[in-house]
Amino acid sequence: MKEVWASLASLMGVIAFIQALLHTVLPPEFRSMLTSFFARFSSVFSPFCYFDIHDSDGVSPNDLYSSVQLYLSRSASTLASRASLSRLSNSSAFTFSLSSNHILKDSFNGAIPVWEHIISQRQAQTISWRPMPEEKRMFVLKMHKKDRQVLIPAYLDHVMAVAAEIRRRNRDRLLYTNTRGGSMDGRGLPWESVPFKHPSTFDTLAMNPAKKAEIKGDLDDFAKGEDFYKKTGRAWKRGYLLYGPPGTGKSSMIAAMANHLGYDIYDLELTEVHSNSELRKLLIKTTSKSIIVIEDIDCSIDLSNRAKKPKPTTPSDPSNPTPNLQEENNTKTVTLSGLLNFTDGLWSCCGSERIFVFTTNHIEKLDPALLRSGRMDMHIFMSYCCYEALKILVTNYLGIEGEDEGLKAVEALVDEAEMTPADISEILIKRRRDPKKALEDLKAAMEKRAEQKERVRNPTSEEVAEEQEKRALETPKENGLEEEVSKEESEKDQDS
Ligand SMILES: Nc1ncnc2c1ncn2[C@@H]1O[C@H](COP(=O)(O)OP(=O)(O)OP(=O)(O)O)[C@@H](O)[C@H]1O
Ligand SMILES: [Mg+2]
Repeated sequence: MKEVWASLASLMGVIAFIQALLHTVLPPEFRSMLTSFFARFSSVFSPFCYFDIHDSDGVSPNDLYSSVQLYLSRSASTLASRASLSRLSNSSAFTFSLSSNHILKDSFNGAIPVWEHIISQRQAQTISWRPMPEEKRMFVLKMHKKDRQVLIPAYLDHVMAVAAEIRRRNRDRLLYTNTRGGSMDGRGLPWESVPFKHPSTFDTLAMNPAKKAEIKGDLDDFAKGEDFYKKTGRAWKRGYLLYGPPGTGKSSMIAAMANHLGYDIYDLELTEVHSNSELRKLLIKTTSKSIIVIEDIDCSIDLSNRAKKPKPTTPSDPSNPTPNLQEENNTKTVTLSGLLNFTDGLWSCCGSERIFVFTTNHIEKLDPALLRSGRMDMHIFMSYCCYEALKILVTNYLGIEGEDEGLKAVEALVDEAEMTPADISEILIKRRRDPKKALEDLKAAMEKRAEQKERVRNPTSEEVAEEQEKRALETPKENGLEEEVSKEESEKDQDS
C-alpha cells in the first residue's frame, strides 16, 4: 500500500512540474484552461480532499471561518511557527491565529485534518455598489479521502463547539442585577448588567485546601457533566449553600466560582421581586452557564413557613370591606414555595447548566425545606481562619512562603482566636510593606481575641456580679414588654 501512495505522490510531483513549466511559456488564456484541467486530473488521483472555508460569502461573514480561526488559536499559540495576535474589543485576553500560508495539523478520532490559512489580494474591482475588502481570506481543510466519513460533519461540529467556548471565555464576565423593580429595559430584559471584574480566585481564597479542592472538583464535574445529567434524567443544575459568620469569604467564593468556570453572575435581590410570577420571569431571562445568587437568604424574605395560608375572610366580615385583599396581598410577595419552585420546579430547567448559590450567616433560621437533600446539593461551611487558610493569606499578602518564624508563632493561637479571614487580611494589608511587623501585629491581635474569648467562657467574680446587676436592671423592662405583648395577643383573640 505504501508503494502505491509513494508512486502516486511522485506522479503528482511530475504533474506539478509540467504545470509550472507550461505556465511560463503559454499565453494566459491557455494557462487557465490548463490549470483547471490539471486540478481536475490531480483531484481524481490525489488521496486527499480539500474544503475551502471563505471568510464571507460575498454578502455576509462566514461564521465557520471565524470559528475555525478561534479554534486554531489554541494550538497556534504553541504549535505554529508564525501566528497573528489580536484582542477583541470586549475582551481582556489575547487571541492567536494562524498566519497566512502556514499550516497546522490537528487530530480527531484517529484522523489527521490539516489546516492552511490563505490570504490573497482581491483582483481589481470592476463596478461594485458595495466596497469589498482588499484581501480574500480562507482556510483550507485537507484530509485523507478515507477519513471523510469520520470528520464531516463531526469534526466541524467539534470545531464550532470549541470556538463557542473560547469566545465565551475570552469575553469579560457580566454581573447582572434586578434593581429595576420588575420593569423591563428597551430589549424587554429585567436584568441590568455591568462587567464583572472581581479578582477573587480559588488561589486567593483562604480556606482548608482539601475542602477547596473538593469544591473545585465538584464544579468541574458539573461543568463537564452534560452527558451524565442527561443519562440520569436530572436537570443540569446544581445548588450550593454557603453559610458562616460575616467576613469568612462567602461572596469571595461566589466570585471565585464564576472566575473558575467563566460563568456570568445573576445577583438576585429578592426584596425587589414583588411576586412569584415575577421571580419566574427573572429566571426565564437568565442565560445558561451562569450562577444565580441570592445573598443573605434569611434576611431577604419571610421563609419561615411555606404551608402558612392567609387567614380566610368572609364577605360578611364587617371589619374587612375587601374580603380577598389579604389573599391578594399574599400573591404580591415572594413566598418560600415560590422560591423553591424557582430553584427546583419545572421552571428551573428552562435553560441548562445553571448554578444556584444561596448565602446566609444563620443557617439555623432557614426552613428545613430549603435544606433538604437534593435541593441544595452542597452545604459549605465558611469557617473562621484556620492555620492552612492563614498560610494562604500570608503568602498572598506578604509574599511569605514555606516555613517562617513569625508564622509559627501564631500557629497555636489561630484556632483559639476565631478570627475571620476578613479580620486577618485587614491587619496584613496595613503592614504589607513590613511582613515581620505584620505578623507581630497579627500575633498581638490574636492574643487579645483569645483572651476575650476566654473571659466570656470563664468570667471573673467581678464580671459575673456586673453581669447580674445589668440583668436585674433590664428584667423589669422585659417583664413589662412581655405583659404588653400578651395583652395585645389576648385582645386580638377576642376580636377574632
Ligand atoms: N476566605 C477568604 N479568603 C480570602 N479573602 C477573604 C476570605 N474571606 C474574606 N476575605 C476578605 O474579606 C473581604 C470580605 O469577604 P466576603 O465579602 O467574601 O465575606 P462574606 O462571608 O461574604 O461576608 P458577609 O457574610 O458579611 O457577606 C473580602 O473582600 C476578602 O478580601
Ligand atoms: Mg457576602
